[in-house]
This record gives sequence, structure tokens and C-alpha cells, in this order.
Amino acid sequence: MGNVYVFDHPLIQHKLTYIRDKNTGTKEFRELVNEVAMLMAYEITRDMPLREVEVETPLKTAKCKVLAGKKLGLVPILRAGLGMVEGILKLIPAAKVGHIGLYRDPKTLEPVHYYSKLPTDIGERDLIVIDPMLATGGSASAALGALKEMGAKSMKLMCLIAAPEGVERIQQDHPDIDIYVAAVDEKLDEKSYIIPGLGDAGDRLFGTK
Ligand SMILES: O=P(O)(O)OC[C@H]1O[C@H](OP(=O)(O)OP(=O)(O)O)[C@H](O)[C@@H]1O
Ligand SMILES: O=c1cc[nH]c(=O)[nH]1
Ligand SMILES: [Mg+2]
Repeated sequence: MGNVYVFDHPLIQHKLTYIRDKNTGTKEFRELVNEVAMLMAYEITRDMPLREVEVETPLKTAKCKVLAGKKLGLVPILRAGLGMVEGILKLIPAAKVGHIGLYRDPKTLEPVHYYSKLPTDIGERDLIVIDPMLATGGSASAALGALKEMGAKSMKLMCLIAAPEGVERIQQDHPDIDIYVAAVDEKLDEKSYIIPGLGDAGDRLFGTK
């Protein structure tokens, strides 16, 4: 079964508090989401392989390390996942970005897959699938399933806030996938919003409500 990693770094937790606050406006919300995404990416990329190189300092030859050039890919789940991409690209500017469009039908709560455009070599890349909210887990599960069908072999799921129900769903449907979050909240409400959560991530990012 996949592991769940909760990032308790003080900077992540501090910023998440202001992301949750209903009085945080669109501009600040966007900035904070990107900042937390960047900090989470820093933690997630801990296992990136390095290779040794030699470099001439002004004084001596030094044996040093550089990234081994493993291919990465970011896959934001539209729309809200877009809000985390810029922050991650600040750390990993060469990463390719694929897009997968899914929304949760407000009546049935079922995910509707409406778009995808991925790098042609997704099978060779380590993918980070990004969505701020893991609520029922339906959208992320469908996204991971669709990506596997399209050839993805190595994926991590990165979310800001998860509900226990969403974590369970991913562990059941995709036991091979590790989940990285800033918080696992209490529960879902009757409309399957995460409680306490942060409200509707897409609407808060894009100012649509
Ligand atoms: O775990 P689930 O129950 O599937 O819910 C989570 C999904 O809901 C939100 O997207 P939404 O449907 O609001 O689309 P949007 O990003 O376009 O606003 C969120 O960004 C997730 O993709
Ligand atoms: O709490 C929730 C649940 C699903 N989608 C959101 O944006 N927020
Ligand atoms: Mg939304």
C-alpha cells in the first residue's frame, strides 16, 4: 500500500493556516499556494539521484554532485492544480508539464475527464500529479488511472489538504502511489467538501465565486 507523508515543516504549516483563512484574498491565496507547493516540492525531491562531477574552484579540483538528469514531469489536475505549478517550477524549471482536466460533477460527485495533453515520453518520467484538494479521491483516482492507461509508470500524488476518505480511496484504487500532503483534515461534509479544509480551491485561486 502507498505511504502517506504529511509535511509538518513549520513554514508549510504557517502558510497553510493563511491559505485556509476565509479572509485571505485571491492574490495572497495564489501566492501562498505557490509558496507551499515550492516547499513541498523541495521535500518531495529529496530522493532525486545525483551523479559525481569534478569542478575547478579558484583553488583546487573538487569532487561535487549534480542532478543525474532523471526526467521529471508535473501533471496538474485542472483547474485547481494549476495554482501549484509555478511554485514548483521555481525549483525545477526544466520539468515538463502535462495537463489533465477533470472536474467533479457537483450533483453526482463523479469526476468528468474533459482534457489531457501530456509529454509523449510520460512512461520514462517520474511524474508528480498535483491537486490542492483530495476530497472523495474520485478526481485524483481517475487522473492516476487515466495516466496509467496513457503509459505513466512512476507517479507521486501531491495535495495540500486531504480528507481521510480521499486517502483511503487512493490507497484502495492505486496501492502503488505514495501521497504527499500538508494536512489530513477531519472529514467530508454532506456536499463532500473537506472540513475544515479551505473551501473551493479552484474558485479561490481564480476568483470565480
Ligand atoms: O476528491 P474529489 O472529491 O474528486 O474532489 C477534489 C476535486 O475537486 C476540485 O476540483 P473541481 O471539481 O472543483 O474542479 P476545478 O479545479 O475546475 O474547480 C479539486 O481541485 C479536486 O480536483
Ligand atoms: O473541499 C473541497 C473539496 C473538493 N474541492 C475543493 O476545492 N474543495
Ligand atoms: Mg472547484
